[in-house]
Amino acid sequence: MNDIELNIEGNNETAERKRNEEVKDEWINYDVDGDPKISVSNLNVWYGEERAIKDISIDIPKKSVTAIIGPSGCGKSTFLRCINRMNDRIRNAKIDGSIRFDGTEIYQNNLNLVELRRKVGMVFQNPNPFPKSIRDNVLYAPRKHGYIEKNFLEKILGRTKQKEKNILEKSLKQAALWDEVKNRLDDNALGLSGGQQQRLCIARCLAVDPEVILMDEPASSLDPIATSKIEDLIVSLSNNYTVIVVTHNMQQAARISDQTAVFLTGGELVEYDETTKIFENPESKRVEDYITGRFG
Ligand SMILES: Nc1ncnc2c1ncn2[C@@H]1O[C@H](COP(=O)(O)OP(=O)(O)OP(=O)(O)O)[C@@H](O)[C@H]1O
Repeated sequence: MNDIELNIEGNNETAERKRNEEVKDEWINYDVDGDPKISVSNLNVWYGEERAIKDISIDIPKKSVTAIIGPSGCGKSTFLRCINRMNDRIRNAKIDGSIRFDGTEIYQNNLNLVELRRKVGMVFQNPNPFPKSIRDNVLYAPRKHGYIEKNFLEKILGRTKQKEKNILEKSLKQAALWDEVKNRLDDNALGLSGGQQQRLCIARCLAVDPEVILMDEPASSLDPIATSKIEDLIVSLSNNYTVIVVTHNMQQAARISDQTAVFLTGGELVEYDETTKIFENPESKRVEDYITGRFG
């Protein structure tokens, strides 16, 4: 390649970058219907000197599925963990910017973190039930957080048992697991299949009445049938909850989500729009390349 060609290549790249930057403003303002459940403004995250999230602003609408996609290391999990302040537990993480939950800033000193994490539940890549019975897994958090009264009167009237039964049945039904486990509630959860364990973890999260469910690659360790059940479950949960799912699987994002945010290397949010638009007609060349497998 001679100098002139190099120059043209450089100019094309600059023009492309400029075009992306100009249109990017429009995407970030992608309007959600009504008040957003979560509103992120100018979020930056560093691990030591390394920046993992670069100035991200995004509104997440209520009762829908938002997919976060992008290549490995682009900051998807980091972003998810900011929403329930799980990154606070990472010693060298520094977070700057604002995240509002129903209009309330979650990065304020006096925030009740236990309450935030009850409202914003999380499901991880690998199912992680406790080595306890199915019943005790689902009831663990409601018992711990005082959802089930244990005063003497309640106990002798049998109300404690009834409340536990209601929470157990409701959560397992919502997680599409009840029919498979209703006759073995006292069996150890570790005896369930991987897909059942993941649905149990979802039931455990539902048992404390969350409003938002964060899912970090919830089906990546599962076979196709178990994956399909989790996908159906995610779609049905979005009738009542705001679901945000990180996935590497673009077909999965296309199947289950209402809107998709594409992160690219460097922790940048490159495009955010309705899922059909992202997959059928993305604005950004870089997003198109990523989706068609030419990059990432
Ligand atoms: N606890 C940590 N300490 C230091 N660096 C971290 C930590 N967690 C993540 N990182 C770095 O931050 C960047 C973003 O990581 P993150 O796990 O958020 O990306 P990701 O898009 O979820 O990746 P993957 O798809 O591979 O799970 C990476 O460079 C990663 O190495």
